[in-house]
Amino acid sequence: MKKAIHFGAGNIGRGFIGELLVRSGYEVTFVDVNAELVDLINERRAYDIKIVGDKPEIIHVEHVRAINSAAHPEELTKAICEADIITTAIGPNILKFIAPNLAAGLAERVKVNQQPLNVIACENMVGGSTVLKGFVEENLPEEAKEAVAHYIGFPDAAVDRIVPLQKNDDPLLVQVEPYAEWDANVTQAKGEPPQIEGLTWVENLEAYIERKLFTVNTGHASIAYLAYRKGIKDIYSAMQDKNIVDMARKVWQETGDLLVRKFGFDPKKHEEYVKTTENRFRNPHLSDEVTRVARGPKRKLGAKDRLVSPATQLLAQGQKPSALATVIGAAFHFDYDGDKEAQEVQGAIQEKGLHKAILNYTQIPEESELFRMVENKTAGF
Ligand SMILES: NC(=O)c1ccc[n+]([C@@H]2O[C@H](COP(=O)([O-])OP(=O)(O)OC[C@H]3O[C@@H](n4cnc5c(N)ncnc54)[C@H](O)[C@@H]3O)[C@@H](O)[C@H]2O)c1
Ligand SMILES: O=P(O)(O)OC[C@@H](O)[C@@H](O)[C@H](O)[C@H](O)CO
Repeated sequence: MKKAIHFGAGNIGRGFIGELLVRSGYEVTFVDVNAELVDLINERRAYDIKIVGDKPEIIHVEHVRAINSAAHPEELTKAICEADIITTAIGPNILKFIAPNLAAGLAERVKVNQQPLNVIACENMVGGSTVLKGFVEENLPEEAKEAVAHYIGFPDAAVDRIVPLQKNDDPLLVQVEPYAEWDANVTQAKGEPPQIEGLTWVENLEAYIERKLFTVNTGHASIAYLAYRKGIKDIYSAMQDKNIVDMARKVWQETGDLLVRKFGFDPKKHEEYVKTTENRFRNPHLSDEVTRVARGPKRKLGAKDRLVSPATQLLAQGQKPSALATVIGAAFHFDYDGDKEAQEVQGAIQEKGLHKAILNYTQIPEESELFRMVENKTAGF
């Protein structure tokens, strides 16, 4: 069997990427720092996925094992030397923490294995694999840099499937929605791009990732931050609130205008894409908590992320992103005490005031019209 390494045996790891890799003939080694999860995967060497929708389906996934990278980095190095593909789904903020082990493994690999290898970060961010590549380069010994640059590709990717927090009796079971899309940038691949069922290699990844991030994730975040303000607990319930849906549609109108203008998408097809997205959020079988979708507001308020990036791009096109400014305002009110980033943002607002917090987290220039819009909307909530 071909060999795959996947960092992060969590929801997307088990519920999406791991299964596609196994289905495509790979043995999958999950790498995680959660010792219990690693032990359970190694004990069972299999797990189930439940697709929840009108036609529920169970998929049994075999040919999996796991490595605890905190306890056994040497096992990870050995696996990297033999791998045919490496993927990640750990969270954008964690990429820098896997880089030292990944760099050590790649430095060893290029000495013993001259086959090309691709490392694909499947995170909700623009240019995730490129960011990981930067962290890996910082950790590589000087003598390995040239060979790693030659043999190891870091194709950026867009990954789309809603996998909520899991509350199942079986700790390995993952409940997922039926929809799934995974695209990666073929121009950044080394060697023959690995053929994986469900993975589409594309040349214009920027269009795919921005379409996904600025529709699915911008809409999701908008709904979650507005719902949190109203005390609504899950996305399905939020979708029963007319005012929230109206605002989400205004946001989609703004990001749709941007995407159609920027990438030349057919407006009718984009409208269909938005409708499909809205229907996915209405899946009554999927219980997705508002606090999961809203998680990490510091990251989500970042200049390159789903709220501020489309807003600044629209402003540069001479548009007024008023709905986006409203949901950015709502995000500044996400004070959930179970979220460290939310607490950090709230602490900054209390300590330094709203003006400085907006400036610090969004990086929107103080003199810009967008800054004034966001400040007014935030204060007005
Ligand atoms: N859940 C979704 O609907 C969804 C959909 C598309 C993309 N994503 C993206 O996928 C990524 C993962 O999200 P998730 O929902 O699966 O999160 P998750 O918390 O379920 O999974 C993350 C996993 O990474 C592990 N991890 C943490 N630090 C690690 C380290 N240093 N080394 C190895 N493993 C480590 C955790 O233990 C956990 O098992 C995020 O970037 C998210 O934005 C999520
Ligand atoms: O994972 P995050 O925190 O970037 O975003 C939360 C959700 O919007 C996200 O996980 C979606 O469920 C997913 O991106 C759908 O493909």
